[in-house]
Amino acid sequence: MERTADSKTSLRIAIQKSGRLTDKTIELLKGIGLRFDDYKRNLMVKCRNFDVELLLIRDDDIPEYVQDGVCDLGFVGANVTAETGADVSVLRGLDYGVCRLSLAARKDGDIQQLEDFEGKTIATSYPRLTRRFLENNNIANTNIVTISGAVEIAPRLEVADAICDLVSTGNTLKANGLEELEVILESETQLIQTNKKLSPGKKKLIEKFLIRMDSHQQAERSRYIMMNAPESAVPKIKEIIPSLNSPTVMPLADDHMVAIHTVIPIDQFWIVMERLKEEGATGIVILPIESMIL
Ligand SMILES: Nc1ncnc2c1ncn2[C@@H]1O[C@H](COP(=O)(O)OP(=O)(O)OP(=O)(O)O)[C@@H](O)[C@H]1O
Ligand SMILES: O=P(O)(O)OC[C@H]1O[C@H](OP(=O)(O)OP(=O)(O)O)[C@H](O)[C@@H]1O
Ligand SMILES: [Mg+2]
Repeated sequence: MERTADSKTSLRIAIQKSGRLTDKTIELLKGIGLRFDDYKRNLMVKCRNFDVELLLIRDDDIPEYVQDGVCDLGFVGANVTAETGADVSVLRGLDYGVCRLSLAARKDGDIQQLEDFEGKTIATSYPRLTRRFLENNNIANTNIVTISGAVEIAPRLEVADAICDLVSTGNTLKANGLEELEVILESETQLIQTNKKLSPGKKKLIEKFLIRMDSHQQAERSRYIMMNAPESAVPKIKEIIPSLNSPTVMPLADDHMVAIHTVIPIDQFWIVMERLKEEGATGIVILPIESMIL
């Protein structure tokens, strides 16, 4: 009989037990209103106010658990899913755990470009992605050594000529005298879903979960802005504000002055502020938003 993810009543979500993604994922789940206790001490935690249980495991295991329908959803880096080659669907990309998987070699060493990797030994925790990238670039002869951590030290130990590892700031490479030569994968945390058949009840739960997540993400990327301005400046201000909806304009006791309230994307905050001031806006107040349904 085909295995489905239907047999459980709750939605089961896999998250990293302890690592770089844990705090951000927990923060996100709490941010969408889920309440659960003691996630640090248990491998499985039931949510108190939503039909969800969390499975806390090593990130390497998440894509396969989701693939096999042991979990319905999972929060995991795109790097891990790509390396495992798991058959899952990506529902959302999230803006944490942002990094890249790169080939690197000794600064001023004899590997300076991609062709120089031919015949060399490369240490990595990502053997599948590394091999595939090199083969796609016609580098057929390499010796790939799989190690699970502290990959950057391998060239100094003369275990390898080069490495393929995750890079974010580049500080770890630098500290180990290495230079990034080729990015082979751009990565971020993703919400993945099983491709196993889901019951209508679970589909409904996932829909609800996604609505909450999207509202939360949208709110995090937006700010509520309030200001006073001369009435005559309203048309110009409307042009400046990259508003999600048409702004609310209210008369003030002071003739010819109005209060304007609206929502702006956070990345345009400073540009908008400067231009609003130029148009005579005063008393500008910016507030965070808890959640927003569009
Ligand atoms: N320097 C970094 N900056 C940003 N994100 C990173 C960085 N390093 C890793 N990540 C992302 O965070 C994920 C988890 O990293 P972490 O170091 O906690 O993994 P791990 O040691 O394999 O953990 P586990 O014990 O769960 O197997 C990585 O798979 C990647 O998606
Ligand atoms: O470019 P940087 O900002 O220096 O980040 C890169 C480092 O971060 C990750 O390791 P992590 O610190 O998670 O330790 P780990 O090797 O124990 O997973 C990754 O494996 C690199 O070593
Ligand atoms: Mg891991």
